[in-house]
Amino acid sequence: MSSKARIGLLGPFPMNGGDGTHSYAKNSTLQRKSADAVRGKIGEAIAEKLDMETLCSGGKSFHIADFGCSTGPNTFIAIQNILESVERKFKTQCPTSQTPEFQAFFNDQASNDFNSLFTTLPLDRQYFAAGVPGSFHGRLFPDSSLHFAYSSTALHWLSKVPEELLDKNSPSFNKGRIYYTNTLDKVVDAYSSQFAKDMEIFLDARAKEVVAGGMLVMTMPGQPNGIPHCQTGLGMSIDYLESCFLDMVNEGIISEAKVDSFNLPMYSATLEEMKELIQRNGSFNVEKTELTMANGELQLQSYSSYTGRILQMHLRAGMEEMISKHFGTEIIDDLFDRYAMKVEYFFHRLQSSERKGALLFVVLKRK
Ligand SMILES: C[S@@+](CC[C@H](N)C(=O)[O-])C[C@H]1O[C@@H](n2cnc3c(N)ncnc32)[C@H](O)[C@@H]1O
Ligand SMILES: [Mg+2]
Repeated sequence: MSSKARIGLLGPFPMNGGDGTHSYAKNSTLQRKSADAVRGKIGEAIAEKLDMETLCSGGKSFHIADFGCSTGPNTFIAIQNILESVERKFKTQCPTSQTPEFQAFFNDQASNDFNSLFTTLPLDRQYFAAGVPGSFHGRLFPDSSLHFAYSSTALHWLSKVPEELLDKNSPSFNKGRIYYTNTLDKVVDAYSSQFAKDMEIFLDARAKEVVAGGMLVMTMPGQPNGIPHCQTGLGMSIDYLESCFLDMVNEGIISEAKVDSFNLPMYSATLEEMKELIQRNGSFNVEKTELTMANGELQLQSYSSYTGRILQMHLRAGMEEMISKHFGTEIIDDLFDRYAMKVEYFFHRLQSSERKGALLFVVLKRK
């Protein structure tokens, strides 16, 4: 197998840049709904738990970092919310001190469209902005230099596809599948242990970078207990994509081997998995962990107002780059047209299932 065919060992694959029809900037309202669902909770966490002691003693600037920010506007909305919440707390707790200056760091892979991010920064922002390129699966900041670390719908992206999925002789070989929703338990295990390794590295790095008393807030797609992977909103959406690939194999447009060697590097963890990883790391106190909208309210709302085409546009904005690297750009329009039709055809299933999916929401405080 050529190294190019080994999708998991390549990367990173950025979201679509710019502000065109297929850009992430124009196709990220579903992710925004996730952020909206927890915005109030982040404000509450800051009000109740953020340590103001060092800040009140004056003169310090407050450093916020968004890990996996992509392009705007979601990241700008999130930073603004954090900033306003911190400022509010500061004004009540340290009324005699001068409000700190804010520095926002926007992190994503170096291939992210930072130019678009910078040119769309809100003009009336009350913070200094800087881009920080590189994988969050590793160190990005000096020791104890961040007061607030944030990440939304990014940590479910794995650093790579687990290698055994590509090995024909492994019991985890993911034949005819692109994900772990409808496949062998061994494949699910391989995904889950890759996620564990990645989170361990992420938490280790953030533990060094976040000051004592500083916060780490993470939001990402989660897996409710006792519900098959294929019944979550994300699982279903990917299953339709997989089924489009298989239709294209049957029609001789792409080869079966290409589908075999393609696997999406994403994983939705359960709350228990996440808690265990945080505990194993040991550097953070858990202030809050929850699986919000476990009944699927969020997704139901979204799906009822989103047509197949809009869902297709979201998936395309996030996956076009990765899919075209593996299968070639020539299949992209065909693939996503099929996808839109399939989602519209099965729309009732997306709408009628009661347990669409869930969002993991975690608030940690550095010990
Ligand atoms: C779905 S977007 C979410 C963007 C934004 N946080 C939001 O909520 O709209 C996921 C982002 O995570 C980034 N990402 C994935 N893996 C990453 C890594 N290892 N290091 C840094 N960024 C990463 C991707 O490049 C992408 O921009
Ligand atoms: Mg495969």
